[in-house]
This record gives sequence, C-alpha cells and structure tokens, in this order.
Amino acid sequence: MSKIIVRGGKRLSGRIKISGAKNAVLPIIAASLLATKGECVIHDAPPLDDVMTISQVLRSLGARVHYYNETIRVNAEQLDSCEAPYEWVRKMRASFLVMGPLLARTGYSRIALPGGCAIGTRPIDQHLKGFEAMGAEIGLGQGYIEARVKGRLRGAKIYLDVASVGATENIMMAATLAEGTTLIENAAREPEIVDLANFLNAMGARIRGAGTGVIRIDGVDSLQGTVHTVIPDRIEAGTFMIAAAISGSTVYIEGAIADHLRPVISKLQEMGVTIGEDENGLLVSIDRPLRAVDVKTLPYPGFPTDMQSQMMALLTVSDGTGIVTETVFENRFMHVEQFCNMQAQIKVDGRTAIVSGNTKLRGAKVCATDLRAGAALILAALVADGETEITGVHHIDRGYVDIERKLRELGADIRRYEPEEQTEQVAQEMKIFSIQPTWA
Ligand SMILES: CC(=O)N[C@H]1[C@@H](OP(=O)(O)OP(=O)(O)OC[C@H]2O[C@@H](n3ccc(=O)[nH]c3=O)[C@H](O)[C@@H]2O)O[C@H](CO)[C@@H](O)[C@@H]1O
Ligand SMILES: C=C(OP(=O)(O)O)C(=O)O
Repeated sequence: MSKIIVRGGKRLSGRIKISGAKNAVLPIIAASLLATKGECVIHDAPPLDDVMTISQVLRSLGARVHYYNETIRVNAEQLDSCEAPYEWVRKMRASFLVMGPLLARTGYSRIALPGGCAIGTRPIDQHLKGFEAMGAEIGLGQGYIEARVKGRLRGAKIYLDVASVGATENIMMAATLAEGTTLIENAAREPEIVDLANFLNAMGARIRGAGTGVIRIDGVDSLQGTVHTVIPDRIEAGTFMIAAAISGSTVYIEGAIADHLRPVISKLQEMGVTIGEDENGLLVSIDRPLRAVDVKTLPYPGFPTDMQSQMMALLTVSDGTGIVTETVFENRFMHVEQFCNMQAQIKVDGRTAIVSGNTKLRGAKVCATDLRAGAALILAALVADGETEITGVHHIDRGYVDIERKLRELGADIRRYEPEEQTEQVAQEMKIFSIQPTWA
C-alpha cells in the first residue's frame, strides 16, 4: 500500500509552479471527441491519474490519444464505439462527460452509470434533463445509461435546478452541434466552464456567456481540431496558499490567477494572511497569529467545496472557533474523523462543522477518504508534532501533480513509500499512456 509520510514542524520557503487545472482539462479532453477533422493539441495537461483515465476512455472509443511532456494530442476523426465501459467510469465520475459530445456527434451514446462516491450521491439528472430537452431519448438498464436521437439534437432552453458544473459542461458540449440555439439558464460559472467554452469556440463552436448564469450556444455543422493551453489549477494553488499559511511561511505561487481565487484570498485575508498579487502569481506570507473565520461552500464565485477540507485544517490551528458549512455536497466531512485522529477538536452537526482552534495537532496514521481530504491531511501534517502516515494516496494522485516533490522543494519533510509491485504497475500504465515519468 502506498503511503505519504510527513514529519511536521518545518518552515516552507521559495516558489512552486501550479500545474494545469484537472477540472478544466478533463472536459476539454472529452470535448476533443467533437472534432471530426484535425487534431486537438492541449498544452499544460497535468500528468494526473484522472488525465490517464479519461485518455483511456477516449481510446476505448477509438480515438488516438498521445501524451508527452504535459501536452496531450487527441485525434478523434475516426471513432469505432459510443460506449464508455464501467471499467473506466467507475474510476472517475468525469468520464460521464463523454456523453454530450458522443450524443451530439453520432446520435447515440451508452455510458456506465457513474454512481455515488465518498462525498455524496452525485446524481446526473440535470445532464439527462438537458439531453432530453434537446430531443434525446434516455434509457436506463444493466448499469448503463443510453441516449439516442434521430438526426441532430435540437437547440432548447434548459433551466438547471442546481448550477451543476458537469451538467453545464455536458449540455454545452452537446449543444455545439445541435440544430438551432440552446440557452442554459442557472448555468455554473466556474472558470473551468469558461476554459471549456474558449476551447470549443476555438474548434469552431459559437458560445457566448460562459462564466455568467446564462450561456447561449448557436449550433454549428461541424467542429475541428485546435490548439489550447489549459488554465492553472485554482484548487492546487489554494492548497499551496494554505500550506504557506498553516506553516507560518512565505511562498510564491507561480501561475495562480488571483481572479479565480477571490473567495479563497478574501477568507485567508480575513484570517490575517498577507497576500500579494502580481501578473505571474501570488505571494503568501504570515506576520501575525491567524484568526478563525466561518466558511460556507457555494458554487462559484462562492467559496469552493474543493477547498473546504484544506480550510478546515487551517482552522484547527487558528485562534478561536470557526464554523464550516458545506452546501454543495451532502457528505463531505469524511476528513473530520481523520483530523480528530490527529487530536483536532471538531464537531459535526449535519452540514455544519464546528472547528475549535489553537489545537496542537499530533502526527498519526490517517487515511485520505477523497482527493481534497488527502491534501488537507498533508497540510495538517505539516504542522503536527511528529510523524503522520497518510494512506489512500491514490485519491491524492487523481488531482495533485507530484505534491510531495513540490512541498519537499519548499522545505517540507515529506516522502512517499511505494510498494515494489505498485511501482511496476505505474510503469506499465505509463507505457500504455506514453507518459513521461516526470514523477518517478
Ligand atoms: C471534474 C470536476 O469538474 N469536478 C468538480 C465538479 O464536479 P461535478 O460536476 O460532479 O459537480 P456538480 O457541480 O455537478 O455538483 C454540484 C451539486 O449538484 C448536484 N447535482 C449535480 C448534477 C446533477 O445532475 N444533479 C445534481 O443534483 C450534485 O450532487 C452536487 O450536490 O464540480 C464540483 C462542485 O464545484 C467540484 O467539487 C468537483 O471537483
Ligand atoms: C471532487 C473532485 O473531483 P471529481 O469531481 O473529479 O470527483 C475534486 O476535484 O475535489
């Protein structure tokens, strides 16, 4: 079993470079399926397990996918299947994002049901409602969802009951090739939606309003390959901002886009963190004890749910009591028990957690229950007394490029133990993926 071991108490200093955004690159790779002519070249594609997984989904559909040196090339001119098997969809819910492009391009798609996961049930009703409004017939059976349409999808007005990121992306991709105009109302406004819209427009789509609550898509007849650079990962940037804050350090976060991080910057400033902005990144430093604040997660531009557990780690060592309210996912407090194993004082009541500050965290054996929970445990371990051993590392590898190398370069005492057979398996997977072993 892989594990990450951290010995707490080191100050960090220096600069780290933020990788391309996982949550932008995944829908962008799925959108490459819409190009019937030419290749999509996607730069700053982070070497993450999730990127490998979605590449395998595209390969299973017949697309040619090649990854080298943080650039991914997708040639989807010829597809030979419209079915994304359970084998891949079970690994990563974002695999479901191939449904919109496949349906729009071929009139049919069959995708394994993504199911629930550690942070909540995560239904897909809003994606399906959108496809149905565009004329698709949806069928369910044997663990798969089938969508089919005679001829082309038709433009429609779709009001999302929740501003779902995935539903907005899936419907926006499907609508690019629909007949007529689609309006998505109560659309999600995350920066990753804007990045996807920019990519689709560069392929020849006609999308306006991405980043606002109403997106208008005028359907076109076909899309072709293009070249695109993925936006930097705002959640990775936020995680490193908290690494600096929790360890009382000064760190420059290269590539962080301040405008994408407003809710995080503003909460950290409220706590007493000093944040300097320039056009290349953010300088985070601390010159006073941090005060606890209350945090409520909300869709963008609210405080991101993907930063909730990291913020909770910081609250455990700040002055006072902070109240964390999770409104996006119904079960995203699994990390609380793990923090408590490190002597944190946190009480959960439904969707609210009351976090007592000024805790002297102690190293312990803990388990990453999901991706961000894993990152948050690493953050807590940076200031804990003694050694923390974190298992469930595969969750962390879904979304952080080489987190332990980046933290080590800043001065943290952190290392990873990989059992030998796993090193061999990773080597095999990289061979399939033709990935450069940048993290080996
Ligand atoms: C790959 C990716 O980009 N993942 C992000 C994306 O996930 P994802 O796209 O899955 O998240 P959504 O925005 O869709 O989910 C938000 C809420 O809406 C609900 N919902 C969603 C769809 C639906 O059809 N019906 C429904 O009820 C979900 O259960 C959840 O409670 O946005 C989340 C919210 O910012 C982030 O935490 C994830 O990191
Ligand atoms: C929840 C997350 O991702 P996903 O939607 O891919 O599970 C995340 O990035 O924190």
